[in-house]
Amino acid sequence: MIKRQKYGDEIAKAEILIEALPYIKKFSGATVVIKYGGNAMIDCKIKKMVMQDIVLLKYVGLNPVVVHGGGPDINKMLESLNIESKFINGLRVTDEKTMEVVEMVLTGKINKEIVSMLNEIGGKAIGISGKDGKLLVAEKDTANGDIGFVGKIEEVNIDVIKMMLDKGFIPVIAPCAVGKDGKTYNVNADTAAGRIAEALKAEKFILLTDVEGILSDVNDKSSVISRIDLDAAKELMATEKITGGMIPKLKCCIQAVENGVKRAHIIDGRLTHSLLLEIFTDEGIGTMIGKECFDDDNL
Ligand SMILES: NC(=[NH2+])NCCC[C@H](N)C(=O)O
Repeated sequence: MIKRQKYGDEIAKAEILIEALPYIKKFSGATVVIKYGGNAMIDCKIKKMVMQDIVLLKYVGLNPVVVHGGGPDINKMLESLNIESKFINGLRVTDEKTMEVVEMVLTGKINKEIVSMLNEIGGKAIGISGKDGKLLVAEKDTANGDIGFVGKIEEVNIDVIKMMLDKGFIPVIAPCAVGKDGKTYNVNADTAAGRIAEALKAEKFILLTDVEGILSDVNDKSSVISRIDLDAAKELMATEKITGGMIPKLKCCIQAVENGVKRAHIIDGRLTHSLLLEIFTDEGIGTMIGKECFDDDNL
């Protein structure tokens, strides 16, 4: 007993590790596709922690695959080049010049920054874009009229990712796609991540967002729905409880789970170590979506 008091804090830490043990076992060798974006990409401290989490995942035997968004860098660069940004229904009108800048920033700056950070922490990361190995093949998305080089993903070729995973690397993917016409297309990073997770038949598709998760009461941030099955998620989708930016995110998750991803998770990237908390604790911290849910299927 004396021992327990004296080492209480240390024992609590060990208990955290023990809570993680079943998940480390369960997810050993599993592929986890992480969409990295939002505030977790902007705040320097959080950024570093996300990178640490990813490297830790790798070292404990999971296979993280990172798909990143654009963040504020694209706007900044366009501004500094005096290229005006126009949006239609939240989508950037992407002419050839804009596309060039988008690709430059995504693949040349953001992608390489992430790769460097992961490598610095001790991971082995390789950065590619959806053009490499024809990972993402797109067609012009005309759902909102002709808004230029905005692509709809038509094909996903995961050979290049498999090759990297086989050799122990962490793939880091910029959401640029090659068009069937040979041109470069800008694709939505959430959608790209979801489609890659499907093609990999990933164990998990995790969206790092700037919200707590899916809320059962939009006005109450503490009302996070912890787990939800596919049918209930689809029902929820049709209600006004799902609003704004959450609509495409939940859609993406539903599609991923329908197409073979075991679990999709919407978690708060503003929270430190949210990835580890979601994956290695029983309760998690965000919303988990699965085909069936499951109060007792943790293990
Ligand atoms: N939001 C939740 N209820 N998450 C539960 C996560 C359970 C477990 N750690 C897993 O990753 O499968």
